[in-house]
Amino acid sequence: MSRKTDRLAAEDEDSPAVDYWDEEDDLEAFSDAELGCEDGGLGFSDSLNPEVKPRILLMGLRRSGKSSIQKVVFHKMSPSETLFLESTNKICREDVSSSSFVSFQIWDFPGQIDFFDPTFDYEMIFRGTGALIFVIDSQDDYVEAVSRLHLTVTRAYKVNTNINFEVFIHKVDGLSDDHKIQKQRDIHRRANDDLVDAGLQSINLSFYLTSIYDHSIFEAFSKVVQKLIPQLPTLENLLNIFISNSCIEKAFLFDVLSKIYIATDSSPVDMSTYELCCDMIDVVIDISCIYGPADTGSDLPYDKESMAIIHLNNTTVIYLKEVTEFLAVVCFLRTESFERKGLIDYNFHCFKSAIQEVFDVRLRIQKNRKLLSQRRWSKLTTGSGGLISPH
Ligand SMILES: Nc1nc2c(ncn2[C@@H]2O[C@H](COP(=O)(O)OP(=O)(O)OP(=O)(O)O)[C@@H](O)[C@H]2O)c(=O)[nH]1
Repeated sequence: MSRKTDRLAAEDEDSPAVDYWDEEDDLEAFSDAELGCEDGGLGFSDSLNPEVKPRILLMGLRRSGKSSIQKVVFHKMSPSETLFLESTNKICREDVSSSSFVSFQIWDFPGQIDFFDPTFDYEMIFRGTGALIFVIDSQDDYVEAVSRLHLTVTRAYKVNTNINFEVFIHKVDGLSDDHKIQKQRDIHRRANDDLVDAGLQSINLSFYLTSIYDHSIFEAFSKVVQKLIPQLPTLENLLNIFISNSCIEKAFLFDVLSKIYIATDSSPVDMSTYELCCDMIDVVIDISCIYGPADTGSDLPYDKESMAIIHLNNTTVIYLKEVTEFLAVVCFLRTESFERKGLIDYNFHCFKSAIQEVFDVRLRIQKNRKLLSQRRWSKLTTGSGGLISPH
């Protein structure tokens, strides 16, 4: 069944190198060979530039599964196709921006790269990083990976104490539940002991058991991305208000294309509930792809009218509704609560307007920061003898 993957691909091709004014200096940190990735331009560390997106680094030893994770989560590649992926030999950067909430860059590092080589400006790499995902192959001997994790984390922390360190104990599909927990405990203990020995116990590592063969990789990525969304508490609050007034048991706000949930209400997340939501999104998108209007002018067969209701055989109803061009709310509720659909729809309407306001505030802030940045830039250039003008 074909799925829409073009949007990200199109972005890669269409988006020209972003013109950041410190780009030239930063580019010098890489050799030409390492800069050979498709979408080319690298934009960094202008804290005033709203177009500079938080950076998520994917690091780990060779063949640990970094590129597979990126392809499965953001390109809808089927897990079995990753068997044919070639080893990455360049740093690959990709922009992911499907809504103003989900907007970041992913940098996939080749496993064999020695980024502590003096020719690499690792300070520049870590300076603009929001999250560093370190992938450890759980089916392999992980002693070397754990020591590499320690080296990476300590170097990165020295440059930027605000990085979220996320450890994916990956390829757990081949392991029994007991074995998974045992490995997680062991890796957790070794990694934290190393940090304590180095006097860096203040560094917080988050661990996730992941596999591309189930939903665990999407769930883990959701949590990584959520930490980079400054509006998260507001979104959670809105979802709490929405569900408590509508007799809904659980609600998720999803990025439809990646199936990353960017927020949920404050009740705990049950993995099977999350899996059902992902399946429902797949059903809606796949059916729309196959039977929807042929040419809607949009890459994603998803619009204002998109909605779906599924009655499960356990008196639960799953209700999906469009929130914005790329976001959907998926709710779980009991059949008897769904009888008040009018009330739910009215509350949903209020929720949607509130989300729009959060968007608008963000856009206003971005616009103001852009203006401020431009003003500072023009002051800087006129102050330095008017060397270059960005206009
Ligand atoms: N069983 C299993 N295999 C996986 C999983 N993720 C990736 N793989 C396999 O691991 C192998 C290596 O994956 P890659 O994504 O190329 O690894 P990489 O870390 O990008 O490798 P380099 O580019 O060499 O650094 C591939 O054969 C994948 O199919 C997983 O969750 N489970």
